Formats: sequence, C-alpha cells, structure tokens
Amino acid sequence: MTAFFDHLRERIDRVDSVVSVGLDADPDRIPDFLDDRDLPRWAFNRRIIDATHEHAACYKPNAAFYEDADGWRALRETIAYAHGKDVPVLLDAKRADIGNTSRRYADLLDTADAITVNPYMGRDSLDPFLSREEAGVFVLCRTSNPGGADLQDLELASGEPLYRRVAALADLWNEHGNVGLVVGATAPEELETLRQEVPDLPFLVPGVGAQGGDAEAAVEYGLADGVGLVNSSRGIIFAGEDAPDGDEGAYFGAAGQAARQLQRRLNQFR
Ligand SMILES: O=C(O)c1cc(=O)[nH]c(=O)n1[C@@H]1O[C@H](COP(=O)(O)O)[C@@H](O)[C@H]1O
Repeated sequence: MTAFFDHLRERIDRVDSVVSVGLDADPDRIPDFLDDRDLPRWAFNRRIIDATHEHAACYKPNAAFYEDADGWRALRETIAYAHGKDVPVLLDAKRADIGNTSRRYADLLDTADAITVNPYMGRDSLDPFLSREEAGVFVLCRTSNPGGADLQDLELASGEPLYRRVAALADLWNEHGNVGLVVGATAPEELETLRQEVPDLPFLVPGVGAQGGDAEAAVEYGLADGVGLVNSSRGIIFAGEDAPDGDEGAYFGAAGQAARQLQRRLNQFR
C-alpha cells in the first residue's frame, strides 16, 4: 500500500470509522443564512467539516458542485481545511481522457489525495493517475445509479459481465498498490462477487443514505483487510434542512449527528 491507503488505514483506525462524508455542496441547497458570506460553499463546507471530522475517515467532494470560478476557490479552501484536520480528501472527478489531457486532469492530485476515474478509455488514459504512486485512484466499476447495468452488466464473449473485467483490469493496473474500485451499495450481489474477484482492492461504496443502498453489504464486501470507504453525501450534509430557520447551530449539529449515526451503523458490521 502506498501513501493514500496508508494514511486512510491510520485514519480509519484513529477515528474508528469508514465513513466518507460527501461534500456535494449544491449551491441550490446551501442554507440562506450563508448567502452573504464570501464563497458560501466554502463557508458551508467549513462548518460541515467542523461538525463531522471526528466521524470522517475521508471527505469526498464531488467536482460537479465546484466547476466554476468561485467553486474552484471554495474547493481549494475546503481541501486545505480538511487537511488541517488530518482528514484525507478524495476528489470525485470521474476523469480520464487521451494522454496529454489526462496528464492535466491528473494535476488535480497536486491538491487532492485521491480521485475517481472512468476506465472507459482504457489503460493509457489512466496512466497519468496510476503513476502518481502516493495518490489513491478509484476506478468506476459497478455504479449505484439505475442505469449502471446498461453497459456494466453486458456479457462479454467470455460470459463474464463487463464490470468484472473492469475489476480484473484494475487489479492488473495496481502495480503501485494505489488502486481501488467504486462499487455502489445499491448492487449488493455485485459487491459480493467483486470482493471474491479482487480480494485486495479497497472499495469506495457510495449509495447508502439518500440512494437507499445496503449498508451491511457495503461494509462486509467494501473493505479489504479493514480498508475501504462507505460514502454518504446528502444524507449527512443536508441533514439539518429540518432545523428551525436560521438556526446555524442546529443545522450543522444535525450533520454531525448524521455522520455519527452512520459511523455507528457501519461499525456494527465491521
Ligand atoms: O464515484 C462516486 O462516488 C459515485 C459512484 C456511484 O456509482 N454512485 C454515486 O452516487 N457516486 C457519488 O457518490 C455521491 C452520492 O451522494 P448521495 O446519494 O447524496 O449520498 C455522489 O457524489 C455521486 O456522484
């Protein structure tokens, strides 16, 4: 294992948690009381991090919520703040392209500790990420969305579904011990199959919480030798939406409570 997974293991042990808190700071859902702040998404994330870091093995901002000028600034501040709390950051960017383009995408790892990548363009498109030995590279394998089966379950001539081939390839690409898979909690059977197929790869398992995935399967099959991540985004960061209007303490307190509850629930299965 290299730096990212070593750090993640330490973090999991220290806080006794495999929770990845998804920082999907949707501008449409940032509470009104933060509207007048410079960079409301950063103001929001800072408070979320303050409220949840004791329960977080990792933070996972999804790039979709930051891809504008203010957004990138908010993201940079957020990552630095998470690092200040010694929490690793996995940037959910789902990138990869032809070589020179991917090399620029891989620069995202100058700031974040790990990234999600899309394997559709094959090995060379992932090389710039894989060669960053210190970083974690999570390859999309069997996604949590309803259409995940459209392509990923297609049977190859060998009879195996495409997602299993992706896992086998990711295992081959793991020359530096820095590769993980993304497998949704909404696909518990596929999680089980994949854990047998690639016993050594840690998984990022999204889809518990708002998407209703299987938390027990996420833990049972997501961890490789105790290392892996189970992500919830909206279910944690927007847990305070029922708090009384303008009550900042209650709003972010609810996020902390949601993170703690998920930590406890997942720990029952570890
Ligand atoms: O790569 C991911 O993290 C990901 C893969 C996948 O199969 N499904 C999935 O939901 N995700 C991401 O995980 C997060 C899930 O958010 P919630 O449904 O709000 O918990 C979002 O940022 C998604 O983009």
